[in-house]
Amino acid sequence: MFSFFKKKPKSDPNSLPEVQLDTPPVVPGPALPTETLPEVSTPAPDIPEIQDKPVAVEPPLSAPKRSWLDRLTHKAVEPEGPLAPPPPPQPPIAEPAIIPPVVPASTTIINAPVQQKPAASVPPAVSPPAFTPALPVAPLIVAAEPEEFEEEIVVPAAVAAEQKRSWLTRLKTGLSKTSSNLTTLFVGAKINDDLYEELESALLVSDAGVDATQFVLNALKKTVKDERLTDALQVKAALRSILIKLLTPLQKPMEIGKHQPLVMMIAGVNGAGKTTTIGKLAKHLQAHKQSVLLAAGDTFRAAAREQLTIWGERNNVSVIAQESGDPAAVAFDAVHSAQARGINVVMIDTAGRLPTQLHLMEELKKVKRVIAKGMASAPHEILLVIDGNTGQNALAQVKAFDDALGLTGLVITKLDGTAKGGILAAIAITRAIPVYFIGVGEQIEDLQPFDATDFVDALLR
Ligand SMILES: Nc1nc2c(ncn2[C@@H]2O[C@H](COP(=O)(O)OP(=O)(O)OP(=O)(O)O)[C@@H](O)[C@H]2O)c(=O)[nH]1
Repeated sequence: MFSFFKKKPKSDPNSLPEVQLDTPPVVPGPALPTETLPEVSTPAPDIPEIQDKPVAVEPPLSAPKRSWLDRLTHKAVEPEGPLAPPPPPQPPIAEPAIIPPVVPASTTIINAPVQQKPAASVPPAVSPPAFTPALPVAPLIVAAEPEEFEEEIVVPAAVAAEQKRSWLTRLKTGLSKTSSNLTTLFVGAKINDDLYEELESALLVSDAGVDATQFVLNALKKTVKDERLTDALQVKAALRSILIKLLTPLQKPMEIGKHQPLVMMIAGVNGAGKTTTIGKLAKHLQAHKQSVLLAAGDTFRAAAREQLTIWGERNNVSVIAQESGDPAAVAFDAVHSAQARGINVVMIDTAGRLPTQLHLMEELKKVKRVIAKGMASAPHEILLVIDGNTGQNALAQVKAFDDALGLTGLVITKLDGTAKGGILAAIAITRAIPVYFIGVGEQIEDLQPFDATDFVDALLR
């Protein structure tokens, strides 16, 4: 079912869009670019607010037991930083040696500085004692040396199976509103025009859209004819195959460890679930031994900043924020701070906006440009978070944000509260941007990577 994860080919034609490898981070960070200088060093409030509570960004050095996902992605290269032995306990004060050179006075670092050395000075990795993670771990591919892909990581089958079962149960429950129309169709049905009409209605109601619906119906009729199917359950099985084939191009793993830091920008309309997704992803990334820094790029709403801060506290990660500052400056600060501190992943939240608010879309483009001034190859991932309830309007969002920013991936949230899960089929046929994650609830473990087969099986159970 997840066989494509099993061996990452050395040159995979289906791999994510190739991105330029990073140049080594410069420490201390380079001078701010001319364009951003005024924004970054704008009227500095009094003193950068650095809460001095000692917080270790990393989860305990004992790495989680290899999850089923690690097994699928083969041996993960242990990132140097996170596996370093723990630094000696630090006094509970901010580390001026690390933070001040890269954080302008107008920037706030929420949470304590990361107790972590830059990767270059980290001693060789040690084998951590194993423990069973409380959460299933997202299948993020960790970049590795080619020869290391040959090794197979053995995961305790019981742990892997239990995690998988737990997710499938949540997925089925979450998608129940979407699946209810489809599942009843085939019970005692005859293969005739009525069945096709009911299927057409069910697909349209699920917001699969006219094109995807037509595609599925045509393919199904052809299969029924070519294979001379006579039983409704055979037709259901044929529908399953067609849907899996349609959705599989959306299934791509997110790759981590290739860039230092990996810079992710997260965009979307208001209330789509951006901040929640960032919080959940931070947890998943930590489970993959990635250190994380969050940037509160929603500088319009204080509540958004606070929400991100709460997620930061929950996950013990630092949050870079400014009070009513420029989102581009916050993003720039975050990238340089991560470079200087050897953080593995930076996630930049942005304020919600409609694609029709052209000045706000321009602002988003500026954020992207300024990030690239801080790190030439960044942002490496530009994710659009979509509320699954949005239905067909999600297509307009995908097109508009993709045209403006060049999206690298999607996250579709709230599939638990909607009968419109067919939107994935519409996306697949209109603009097949990888769906990295789907959300079927508000718990951290309710956000998991998209798997076409699991998704279709949850729809057609
Ligand atoms: N049921 C359900 N709720 C979700 C899911 N993901 C997020 N939410 C909820 O959606 C609401 C909005 O989420 P936020 O993360 O604040 O959305 P946002 O895009 O950051 O919002 P703005 O900052 O206003 O643009 C919150 O109440 C979340 O708990 C999901 O997968 N399922």
